[in-house]
Amino acid sequence: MDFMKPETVLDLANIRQALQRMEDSIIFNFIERSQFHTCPSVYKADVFPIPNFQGSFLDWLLSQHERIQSQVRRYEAPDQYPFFPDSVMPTFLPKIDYPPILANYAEAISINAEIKKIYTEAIAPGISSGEGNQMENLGSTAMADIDSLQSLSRRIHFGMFVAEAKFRNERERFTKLIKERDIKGIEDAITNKIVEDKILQRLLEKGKAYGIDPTLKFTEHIDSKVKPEVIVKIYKDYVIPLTKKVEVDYLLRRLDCN
Ligand SMILES: C=C(O[C@@H]1C=C(C(=O)O)C=C[C@H]1O)C(=O)O
Repeated sequence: MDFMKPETVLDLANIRQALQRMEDSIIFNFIERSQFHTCPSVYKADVFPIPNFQGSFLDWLLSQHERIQSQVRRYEAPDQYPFFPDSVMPTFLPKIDYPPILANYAEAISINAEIKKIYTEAIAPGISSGEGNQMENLGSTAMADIDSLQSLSRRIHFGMFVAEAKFRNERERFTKLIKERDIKGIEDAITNKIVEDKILQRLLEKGKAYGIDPTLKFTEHIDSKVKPEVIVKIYKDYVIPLTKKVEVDYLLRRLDCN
């Protein structure tokens, strides 16, 4: 997505194409995470004596990553939202002047705390290869979690581009719904069941194709690294509802700015 060209970014077909491409990153990140057990010690606070840090091993490693990634402008990109905004550092690279696309309150719409809670409590256990801590894999497990979390965050917060595109396409309709604070009306207006069903069907096929070693495809040893049905359920129960929550939250404030 070329964020220097607002007109292409706000073309709903282009946005949906970008969301479709993100499916691959998310599925492959889940496949990487599926090599490891649940590793609850990664998510529990204060399990390890981390110097000058209160929180979980994952929170520490993720905040350290965001500290480094922010210095190469990751969080200046309009589609990136940090899980630990306080870790964001200034960059030494030249500033990129992205043209304004989203409303100026976009950063306030971030739901990364909710995404991390759902991921650690429901998604990670569902894609893990077994129960328990593999102490030798703590770092690798947390790294796979970070890749999964960052790809999920980008996909879900892309809902703001969807919302902005829909608002501009039907300004009068959404202005009326927003003025009336008709949340159900906004939810219905942004929902496209046909698109959602197509996404879930495609994920099932991608899960079958990506998660299975092709050389085992015609043997009785076929085993999918992450069950395709699990990927579909994660999107159905979490990814799509959270994307729509971002769309609604973004739209509810849209009349605050022109
Ligand atoms: C993202 C969109 O908005 C909604 C959310 C979707 C999703 O999260 O996959 C799909 C369709 C819509 O219900 C869209 O219209 O493409």
